[in-house]
Amino acid sequence: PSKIILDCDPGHDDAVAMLLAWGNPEIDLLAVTTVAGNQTLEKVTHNALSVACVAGVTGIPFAAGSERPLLRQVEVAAEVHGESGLDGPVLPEPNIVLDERHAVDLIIDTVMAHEPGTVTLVPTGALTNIALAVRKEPRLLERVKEVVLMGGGLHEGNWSPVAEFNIAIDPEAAQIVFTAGWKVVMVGLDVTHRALATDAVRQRVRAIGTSPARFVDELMDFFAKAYEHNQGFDAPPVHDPCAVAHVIDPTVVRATQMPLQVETKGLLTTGMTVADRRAPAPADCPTWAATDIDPDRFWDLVIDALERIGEPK
Ligand SMILES: Nc1ccc([C@@H]2N[C@H](CO)[C@@H](O)[C@H]2O)cc1
Ligand SMILES: [Ca+2]
Repeated sequence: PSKIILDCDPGHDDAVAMLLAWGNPEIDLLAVTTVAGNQTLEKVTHNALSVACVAGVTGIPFAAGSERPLLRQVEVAAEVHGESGLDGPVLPEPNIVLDERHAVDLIIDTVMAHEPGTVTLVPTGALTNIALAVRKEPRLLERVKEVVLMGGGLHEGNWSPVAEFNIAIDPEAAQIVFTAGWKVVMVGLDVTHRALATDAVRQRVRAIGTSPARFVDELMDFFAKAYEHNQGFDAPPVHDPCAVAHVIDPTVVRATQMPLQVETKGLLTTGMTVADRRAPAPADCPTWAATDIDPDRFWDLVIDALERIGEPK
C-alpha cells in the first residue's frame, strides 16, 4: 500500500478524500493534518475530527496546522462549504484528541520515521503547512516519495478566471512547494471538474445504506445546492478525492510531466499555475499535472471505499 499523509481543510470534498483514503486497501493513511482554507483552522480541524468519527478512523494522529497563509490574509469559501465548513449533515461531536504537535512537526516526524521515499504527501487545501515543513526540514526533499496535491489548473480557475482556490489563497506557499525540487503531481480543475457527484452517483452512494454513506449523501446535498447557486453546475465537482485516486491508480487520474510554476505577483493572474508546454518536458522535470480522469472508475473507487468502511463501531 501507499503510505500517505492527508493535509486538508474539510470541506465537503476533503471529507470524501478522507473516506476514500481510509477505506481503500491500497492506501495506508498515516496521519491527517489541517490547514485554514475553506473555513478557519478551528472549524476545519473540528470538521476533520467529526469526519474521522463518522468514518471510524482510529489509531492515527490528527494535528492542526497553519491558521493563515504565509503572507496573505485568510480567505474562506463559506459560499460553497457554509459557515461550519461542512454544512449539511449533523456533525458528531469528535471523540479524537488532537496530537499536541503542530501539523508541520507531525508531517516532519512522520516522514522522517519511515523509510526514505515511501511516504506521499496529499495536500487538499492551501499549501501553507507543506511549504513550512520543507523549509523547516529540507531533508523532506529526499525523504518524501511525491507530493500529490489537489489544486491549480491548466485551463481552468474557480477563485479567479485563471486561479484555483487552494493555490490562490496562498500562492507563495504553492510556489515554494512547486519549485522545491521534489516530485509534485498537480491534480487540478481540468480533471476535478469532471468528477461530478451526479444523481446516478448519489443513488449508488445511498444504496450502500450505511451511516457514512448517508453522511456523504447529505454532504453532497448541500454541496450540490451551493455549487449550482454559485457556479451554475448541474452536479458538484468533488475535487479532493481525485488526488487520492491518483495515488491509488494513476490510470484513473492520469498525469503528464511538464514544468509548472505559480504566479505570485500578477494583477490579474496571481495564483495561476503556469505550465510550460512549448517543448517536451526535460526527463528530470519534477512537476506533473493531471490531464485525464476516468470518472466511472473514479466513482467506483469511492463507492468501494464506502462499502469497505461499512458501519463503523
Ligand atoms: N468554490 C470552491 C472553493 C474552494 C474549494 C476547495 N478548494 C479546492 C477546489 O478549488 C478543493 O480542495 C475544495 O475543498 C471548492 C470550491
Ligand atoms: Ca480542500
